[in-house]
Amino acid sequence: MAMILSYVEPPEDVLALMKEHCEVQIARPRKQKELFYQYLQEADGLYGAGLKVDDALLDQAPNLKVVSNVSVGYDNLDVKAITNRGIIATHTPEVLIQTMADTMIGLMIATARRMPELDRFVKEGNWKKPLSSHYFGTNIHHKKLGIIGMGRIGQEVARRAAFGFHMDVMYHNRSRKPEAEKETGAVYADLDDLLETSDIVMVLTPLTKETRGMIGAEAFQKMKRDAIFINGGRGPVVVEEDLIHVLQERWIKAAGLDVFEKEPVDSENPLLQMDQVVTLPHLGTATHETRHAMYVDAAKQCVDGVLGKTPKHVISV
Ligand SMILES: NC(=O)C1=CN([C@@H]2O[C@H](COP(=O)(O)OP(=O)(O)OC[C@H]3O[C@@H](n4cnc5c(N)ncnc54)[C@H](OP(=O)(O)O)[C@@H]3O)[C@@H](O)[C@H]2O)C=CC1
Ligand SMILES: O=CC(=O)O
Repeated sequence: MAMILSYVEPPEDVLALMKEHCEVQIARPRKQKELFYQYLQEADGLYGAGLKVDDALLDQAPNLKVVSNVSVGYDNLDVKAITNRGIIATHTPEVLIQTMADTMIGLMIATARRMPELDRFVKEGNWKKPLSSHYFGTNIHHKKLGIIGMGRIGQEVARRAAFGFHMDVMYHNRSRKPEAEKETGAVYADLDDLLETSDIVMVLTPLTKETRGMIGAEAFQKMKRDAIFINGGRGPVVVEEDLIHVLQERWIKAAGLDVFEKEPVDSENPLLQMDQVVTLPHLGTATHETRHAMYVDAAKQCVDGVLGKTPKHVISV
């Protein structure tokens, strides 16, 4: 019987789904290193999220047929190394779009309206009189949102922004999205133009060789002094040191971050000390419903790959 090695703890029903077709073993690559590599020698499928899968790991996995990521982002996978060995890589792009778009809108509003800061203000007993203008936030409705990475999630954010909040949407990709332009009125812009004119700059690109460090001091310098910066893509798309500097120097107004250069973030990271920064623990898709749907989607694809069928969302190089 084929075997799937899971390095995450799937919900019971998802485990049962996989076990209908295969043997499933669960082992953590760090906590149970020896056991993990023992199972890896036999595994036909590898299931989980975030593990670096490269030649070094694949050398230990001679039977592998499929690597199934429980996420849409696959910067943890060396897709070339995987596919060169005739192994299929899969991910879960569809089931999380709506939740992730909700998160981005929530983060944008929380940052612009200073909600976490003012939540602390109330809970710490500081609300003794009507709120002074010192604590006022910034509108997001009717503002200009610049989306860098207008893919599945970016387009869903654009819909919410345009139809829900009357925002003007600008976007930057390497390629244009004529249908999204038509539907939401989004305007294509080169990166500099987007940075210079957006009230809110939102990053939703994958982490690739090209996007790593794409937003650094030079990019921040181009933004408006009252711009709000939101990152929901991946931490290393941004040069975090530069972001810290521009926030300290008040080159931009505020930032909302769901992703960081190092996760979990270090407790001494200066971003955690800044009132104008909203920090989330990479919770973009973290609802019960969506995480469950991701587990199911990835499990089905892992089973398909192991059984020699073509999974729904195969990643190509
Ligand atoms: N915070 C969280 O919890 C989550 C984070 N994510 C992150 O969001 C990312 C996007 O997901 P999704 O929308 O499904 O992905 P898509 O692939 O649908 O969209 C990504 C977009 O980024 C653009 N892009 C890629 N490279 C570049 C580049 N060098 N310069 C400019 N634009 C670029 C692509 O356009 P083009 O190819 O034309 O350039 C594409 O439109 C994921 O890869 C993941 O990293 C996703 C889910 C949850
Ligand atoms: O970060 C989450 C993902 O699905 O990618």
